[in-house]
Amino acid sequence: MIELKELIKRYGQKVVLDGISEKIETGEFFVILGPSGAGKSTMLKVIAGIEELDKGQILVDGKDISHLPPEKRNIAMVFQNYALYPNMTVFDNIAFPLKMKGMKKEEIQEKVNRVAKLLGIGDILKNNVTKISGGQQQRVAIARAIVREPSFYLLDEPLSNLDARTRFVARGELKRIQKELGGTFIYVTHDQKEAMSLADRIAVLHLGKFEQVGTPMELYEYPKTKWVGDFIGDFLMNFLPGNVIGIDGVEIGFRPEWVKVDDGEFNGVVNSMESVGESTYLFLEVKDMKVVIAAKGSFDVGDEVKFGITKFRKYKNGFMVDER
Ligand SMILES: Nc1ncnc2c1ncn2[C@@H]1O[C@H](COP(=O)(O)OP(=O)(O)OP(=O)(O)O)[C@@H](O)[C@H]1O
Repeated sequence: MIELKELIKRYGQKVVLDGISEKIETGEFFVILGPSGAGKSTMLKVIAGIEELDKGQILVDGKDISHLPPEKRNIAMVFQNYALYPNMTVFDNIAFPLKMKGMKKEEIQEKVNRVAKLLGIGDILKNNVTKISGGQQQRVAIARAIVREPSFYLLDEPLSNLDARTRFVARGELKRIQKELGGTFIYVTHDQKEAMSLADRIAVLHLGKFEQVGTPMELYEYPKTKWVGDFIGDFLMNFLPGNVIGIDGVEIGFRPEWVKVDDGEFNGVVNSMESVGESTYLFLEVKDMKVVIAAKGSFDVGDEVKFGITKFRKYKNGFMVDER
């Protein structure tokens, strides 16, 4: 288990991490999600020991590693801009950290082969790394990081250099690799879709704090704040004054899917729309309010659509006030 205790990190006057505490279970795929500049990379750097904490402790299985140098922390890191050694083969790239450790040739051979097989790059081990695809390079970088069999893995947007389709495949593979390794992954991204598809749990980093930590489903179903509601999900969450459904003193928040169409107390006019899979998301003007709802069927701009809200959460001052 990795335990983060009241982590504080400042750059000059700027407080980037403002007292973060969380326990990450062994074998968990834990994703830190936040917008650009939220402090995600900083978080990984303090865990890795590349940046020093101003305050707080990091415990791994009860042992305080906060003051250990990076090389003593037994952590693998995969960065967005992974640097492979360009004049070497795939094999030599992966073998490099083991050679540095002075490991025997046969042992290196065996470990590299095993990891290469796990990542599906066993047949390109003799290729020069400059002569393989971006997706393959990515896997070599991951292989090089995991070949040392560290106790946990820090990944900083490792898939961001891949095109959309390769990224989709790579996500599935990464999840498979993580389960096979049984490793603890701390994975950083600004992409909520990626977070939702990979994570056992997501921590939403905002204003130096974990604003909410939960399973992808929990975050989608019960966003603790309006900000999380907007940040999670393919579309903004709808927020309306509660009195539109007869509840005073609160705002109500509902997902585009939490409606029934062609039936209900609201009437909207279609401003624009976007098709995603089998659903069409309709951007409606409802009196002077804007609402997005998910519908099935065909629609045109200017159509009038009737709908009712089937599920909602209540918010006061930006915070959810529903009992869970
Ligand atoms: N070495 C540094 N010195 C001073 N300020 C820094 C340093 N590194 C990062 N910062 C600042 O700290 C804040 C957090 O940066 P960080 O790179 O952790 O964000 P991030 O969430 O990873 O962003 P992105 O998604 O854009 O990579 C930013 O405002 C950044 O400008």
